[in-house]
Amino acid sequence: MNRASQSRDNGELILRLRGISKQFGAVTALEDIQLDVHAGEVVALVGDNGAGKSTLVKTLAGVHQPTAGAIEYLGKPVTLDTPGKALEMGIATVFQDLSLCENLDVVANLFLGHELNPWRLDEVQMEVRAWTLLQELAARIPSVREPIASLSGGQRQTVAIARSLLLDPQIIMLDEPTAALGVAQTAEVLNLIERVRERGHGVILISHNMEDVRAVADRIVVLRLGRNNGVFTPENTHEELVAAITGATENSVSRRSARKLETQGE
Ligand SMILES: Nc1ncnc2c1ncn2[C@@H]1O[C@H](COP(=O)(O)OP(=O)(O)OP(=O)(O)O)[C@@H](O)[C@H]1O
Repeated sequence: MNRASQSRDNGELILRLRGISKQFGAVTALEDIQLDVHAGEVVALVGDNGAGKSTLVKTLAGVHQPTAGAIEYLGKPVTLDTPGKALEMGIATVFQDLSLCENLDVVANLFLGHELNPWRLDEVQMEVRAWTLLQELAARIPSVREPIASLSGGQRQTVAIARSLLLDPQIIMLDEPTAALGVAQTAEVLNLIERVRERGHGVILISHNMEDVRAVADRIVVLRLGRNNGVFTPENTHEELVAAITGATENSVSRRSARKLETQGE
């Protein structure tokens, strides 16, 4: 068993954001964001274009510094100054570009930058470790000696996710992992996300696809115009989710309170 999985209890609060705001000059990308992520749960982050999802993920990945607010990691306040620090702490991100080397095989991509022995590439040990991990994840990769260039989109996504798992993070953030995938490949990636959850990692899933989100998420956090706009579960209806994303709830709520104020004034 590895380092982090030993210290991971399902349900344990790993990450807590309180009042996170981010300004880019005059633009407010995030305002007063609250977010909790527990071990062994998939939290979907959804919202319309410009809602602030990427900014929030980049803030947690150590790319952006918040303008205000606090980040608690395993109960302690932390500063995520750099991507290296976030990763070292146990927050991994699989960005949409996947950052894989097309001409290298699966094993080489999995271990790129963190070879088991920096002085000598232990090919056999790396191959065994690669196979074991991919089998644990029930990943459908024909051969770990296959170059990335010959893999499907779903298989590439699988390799990118598996690579970040080698560092055994507490949290893994997936940026639109099913975008541009066909039905079967999407199903494969969704299965993989379930395996990752079973291993006790906390997963933050950014997606525009409500079907995918409802299929795997335990909680669905809606952002709208840089603010929290409700936390939902797959039991909520599609209409409720869409209303929160588009702001229809906001309008009906504000209309309702406006009516209330009017009647109180009478
Ligand atoms: N580096 C930046 N400089 C200035 N403004 C930025 C920067 N990054 C993001 N923004 C602004 O912050 C807001 C939130 O953008 P963000 O990319 O986080 O949204 P998103 O929910 O990820 O959208 P999408 O689904 O289109 O990727 C937008 O108004 C965007 O223009």
